[in-house]
Amino acid sequence: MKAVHFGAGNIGRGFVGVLLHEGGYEVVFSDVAAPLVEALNSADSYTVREVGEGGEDRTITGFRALNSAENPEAVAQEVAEAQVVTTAVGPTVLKFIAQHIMDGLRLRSADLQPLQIMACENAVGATDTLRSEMERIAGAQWSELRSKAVFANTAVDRIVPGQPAGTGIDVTVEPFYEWAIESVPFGESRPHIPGAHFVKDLGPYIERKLFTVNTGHATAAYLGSAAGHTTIAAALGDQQVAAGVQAALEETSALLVAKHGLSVLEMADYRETILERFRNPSLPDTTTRVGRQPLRKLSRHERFIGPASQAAERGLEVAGLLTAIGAALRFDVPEDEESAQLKRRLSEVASGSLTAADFTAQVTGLDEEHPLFPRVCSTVVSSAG
Ligand SMILES: NC(=O)c1ccc[n+]([C@@H]2O[C@H](COP(=O)([O-])OP(=O)(O)OC[C@H]3O[C@@H](n4cnc5c(N)ncnc54)[C@H](O)[C@@H]3O)[C@@H](O)[C@H]2O)c1
Ligand SMILES: O=P(O)(O)OC[C@@H](O)[C@@H](O)[C@H](O)[C@H](O)CO
Repeated sequence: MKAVHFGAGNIGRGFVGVLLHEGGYEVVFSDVAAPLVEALNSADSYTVREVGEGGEDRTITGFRALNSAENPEAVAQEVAEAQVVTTAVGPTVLKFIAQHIMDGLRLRSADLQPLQIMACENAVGATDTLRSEMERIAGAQWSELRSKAVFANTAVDRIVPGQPAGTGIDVTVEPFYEWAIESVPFGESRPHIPGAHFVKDLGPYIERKLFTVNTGHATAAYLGSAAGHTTIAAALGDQQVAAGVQAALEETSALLVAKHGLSVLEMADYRETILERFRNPSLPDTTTRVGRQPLRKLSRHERFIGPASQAAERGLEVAGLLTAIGAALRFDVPEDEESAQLKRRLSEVASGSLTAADFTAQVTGLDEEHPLFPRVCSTVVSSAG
């Protein structure tokens, strides 16, 4: 069995690749970083080092790598013959991956079982986004190609920090992991991934994950960074930051309880487990990594505006989330392109060349009529001033 995995970065090598390997797949990594592709091809194995309580070292073998920028034809050929395709490249990169998968489907024999495609990104409906991009590229050809693939959304959870320079292709990760996959699209022929669990309705899983793990993580990163902390563990050690994270998460939990019928107690346990994971002193995770791409994180269906908008629609509390949004607006990391762009646009608000309302609409995608809009707009005004 063969799986083609796009994105041989932290979560690709440290999680998705591991579970595919343990499921018996040969993993063909596809990436655009030439040194990484070379390093993978010159090694027979790499080590995934789980740090923290209960952690073990795992040795991963049975992989190869291809450079999709230099050798797209070879990537298409691998896709044509594979059973599974996964991605972990970042939601904004999916549109580039779509072309490679389409090229593979064109070469794929109609006699093979449909290719099983799963995007493993932090976003609601990432696989749907990938499929839409593929449909757009295929145009009229889609009707003849669509039967060659099945698409399932997933929710992946494991904290994999940036890896220090000089550690090669080995990856340091936390021991915890969870991979929930929509079951219905596969019928009786699910991919063989014993480490994952298949669920009928992914909605509650992805929202619980994104609006708790990722909302809490990003809140710790933005409040922590504003307080001068460089690591997530240190940020959580700061009582004011911890209180800010707690406040935001109590609000997202209230939404998840109201929307998905999750129990209050279950959510309290889930939050506690997550905070314990964030505090893992052996995990060298930084506020810069966790806060990366603040414009993406402030967009309409993401970890702040997503839950805050739904909470506001239900008349639930959002003050903690607004504080986190304020800190996100002030996230100042010059080497992060989105942070630099955010800073430039906020300075336009300060100088009066952009209105706070236009800024709010453009960055968050909220409608002016939405009940959350005026509150985010005031947060923008205070952050710009
Ligand atoms: N790191 C985590 O803790 C974690 C956990 C769960 C989900 N995720 C999600 O997984 C995705 C990847 O995150 P990451 O932390 O591994 O990032 P990363 O930067 O470590 O890895 C991304 C990889 O994608 C490659 N890439 C970029 N453009 C590409 C292209 N056009 N074709 C092929 N490869 C390309 C990069 O070279 C890089 O190796 C994101 O959506 C992230 O939200 C990350
Ligand atoms: O990957 P991002 O930028 O969407 O979010 C940063 C972190 O919160 C994220 O990578 C977590 O470590 C991960 O989602 C844990 O499962």
